[in-house]
Amino acid sequence: MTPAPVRAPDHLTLALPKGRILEEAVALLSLAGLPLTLPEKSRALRHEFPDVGVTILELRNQDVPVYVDLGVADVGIVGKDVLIESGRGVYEPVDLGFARCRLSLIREVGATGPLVRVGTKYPRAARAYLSAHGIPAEVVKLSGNIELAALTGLAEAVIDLVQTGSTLRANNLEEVDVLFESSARLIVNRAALKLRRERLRPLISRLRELGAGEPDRASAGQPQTSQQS
Ligand SMILES: Nc1ncnc2c1ncn2[C@@H]1O[C@H](COP(=O)(O)OP(=O)(O)OP(=O)(O)O)[C@@H](O)[C@H]1O
Ligand SMILES: O=P(O)(O)OC[C@H]1O[C@H](OP(=O)(O)OP(=O)(O)O)[C@H](O)[C@@H]1O
Repeated sequence: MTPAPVRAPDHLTLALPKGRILEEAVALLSLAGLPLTLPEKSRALRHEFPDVGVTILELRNQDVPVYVDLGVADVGIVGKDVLIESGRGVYEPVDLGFARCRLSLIREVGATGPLVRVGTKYPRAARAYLSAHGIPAEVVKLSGNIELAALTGLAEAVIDLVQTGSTLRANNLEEVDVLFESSARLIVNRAALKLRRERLRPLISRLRELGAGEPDRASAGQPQTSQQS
């Protein structure tokens, strides 16, 4: 195995997800004192910014928490939904206030009857929710266009993200319950926080000023349901 490269204590490795979070994350980091840009069309997965002392790793959302938890990246930006689903206990100092949405239980409008199968991209959160409500449904892990499962009879309900509600309206679906609210979070490796504190402390402070501030401690951690709160 190739040994991990030794990085200078003033160098930062950032784990950022491609997709809808990337552009706003880079813009926010630039406002916070790290002048970064990403090439528009490139297959490169690792972007070096020697003048800023930063490396960006471009990842799938679901992989951001593990890169930060295992210390390959010092810092990451990821949705609270993905962070909860990862089960990783990384330090989460800033609610960045964008990519706001909620994870909800969704059914066809007017549907009644027991839940036998529930389709979702979030099996951990789904199992926690169903178990807290004493619902013995099977959780079916899906990868995208989750709402189709409720439309086709694959499942009696789905657990998926809602933002504007337009996907629900376009498919005759309704929100039955909200598991939790989500927004983009800054996450930090705990060892890096000590080793690279000269760079991380000012970054965290500036992002707190720019974003929504510290995460609500009551909603941090495990999935909650609107019925519990
Ligand atoms: N409709 C939405 N409105 C606002 N925020 C959203 C919406 N959908 C998802 N998000 C948030 O943005 C994050 C990234 O979403 P995105 O659509 O880029 O990833 P994805 O396609 O679900 O994931 P991947 O491609 O990595 O499997 C989600 O984890 C969630 O926190
Ligand atoms: O309430 P709305 O504003 O309609 O947003 C909700 C939709 O956005 C996300 O899907 P996305 O577009 O990321 O596609 P995906 O299902 O492939 O993840 C989510 O999975 C919902 O389907």
